Amino acid sequence: MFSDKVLLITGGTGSFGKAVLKRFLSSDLREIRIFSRDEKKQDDLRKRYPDAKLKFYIGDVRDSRSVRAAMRGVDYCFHAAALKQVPSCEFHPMEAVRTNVLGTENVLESAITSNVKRVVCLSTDKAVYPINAMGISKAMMEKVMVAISRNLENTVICGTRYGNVMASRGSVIPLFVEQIVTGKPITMTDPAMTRFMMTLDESVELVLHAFVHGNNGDIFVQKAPAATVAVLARALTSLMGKPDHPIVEIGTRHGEKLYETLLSREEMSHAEDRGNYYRVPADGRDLNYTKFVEEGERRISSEDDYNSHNTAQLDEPGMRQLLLKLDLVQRIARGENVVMDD
Ligand SMILES: O=c1ccn([C@@H]2O[C@H](COP(=O)(O)OP(=O)(O)O[C@H]3O[C@H](CO)[C@@H](O)[C@H](O)[C@H]3O)[C@@H](O)[C@H]2O)c(=O)[nH]1
Repeated sequence: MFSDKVLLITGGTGSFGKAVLKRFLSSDLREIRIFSRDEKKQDDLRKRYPDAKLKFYIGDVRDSRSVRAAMRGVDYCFHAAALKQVPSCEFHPMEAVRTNVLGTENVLESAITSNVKRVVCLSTDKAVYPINAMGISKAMMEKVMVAISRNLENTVICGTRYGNVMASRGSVIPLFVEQIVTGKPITMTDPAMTRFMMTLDESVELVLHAFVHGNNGDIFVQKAPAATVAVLARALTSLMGKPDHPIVEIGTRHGEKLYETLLSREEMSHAEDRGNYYRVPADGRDLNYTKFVEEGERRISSEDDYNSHNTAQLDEPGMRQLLLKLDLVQRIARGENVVMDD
């Protein structure tokens, strides 16, 4: 698939980068470059995967020099570097702008200059109808991606959006598991709140789908089921043999939405249904006001957005089945002692 090419993963020491590594270290890629700020995490990865194919670059997407150095000779790039924490971006919005918006501009400009063939940018459902700084910065990242991708000859730049990655570091599943294991009450924000449920492997699949099928400016999303926090909590307590574990309701946190949206109504009106995925092509109209009016979109008023309230809803057995796909939950089911920050 990659025939002797060089792949760069920005933010490559995160969980997405690690999942790509696990999967493609033995592929026909000639080199996999991991670009990140984190020396310690790079060192851990180097020890864990002592493979000459793996190359490490210390740098920050905010610093175009470091990006340029890592981009030289690259064929493909997965751009995963980002500030992703909703609360911290809320308090430091300009940091989100510097990494998520300006950093993306650096990565893309550098990829174009270096004649990189394909770039896939990773975004999030929080970028659609955004209400928090993290989502707003990711929405701007997408706009930068679409604008830069116009009229390119040698480089294809496209994007993916995904929802919550189940059991990712700091997310609700490891938190609830820890609360159950340590006998503390489960802290539930709002039992009716829904989130799309995706596994890490599915997020890698989505990026690969975009990598293979993307045209300039396309955004891909995966169709995914969703669950309420109440269903998630019940599925976990029953899987862990603690169906009566206490739950306290703590209320919605900073910048949090009742449900997430993967595609806006406007995007749904021209999205291409590809079975498991939707593809949203970039708006090909040029910046000509008359044309914008003459060729206006008519389907928008009849479409619904695609969100975690109107997608397929998991019931408790369905949620349990999905949870059992997770390494963390499988280890619990085997009666192993789970270490939370794995
Ligand atoms: O103590 C808690 C923590 C979370 N939740 C709920 O669980 C769901 C998922 O929460 P979480 O796993 O924290 O995910 P999100 O808040 O949706 O977003 C997280 O996941 C995103 C991507 O996966 C990151 O970008 C964000 O920074 C991070 O906050 C939400 O409905 C929360 O309200 C609770 O009920 N109790």
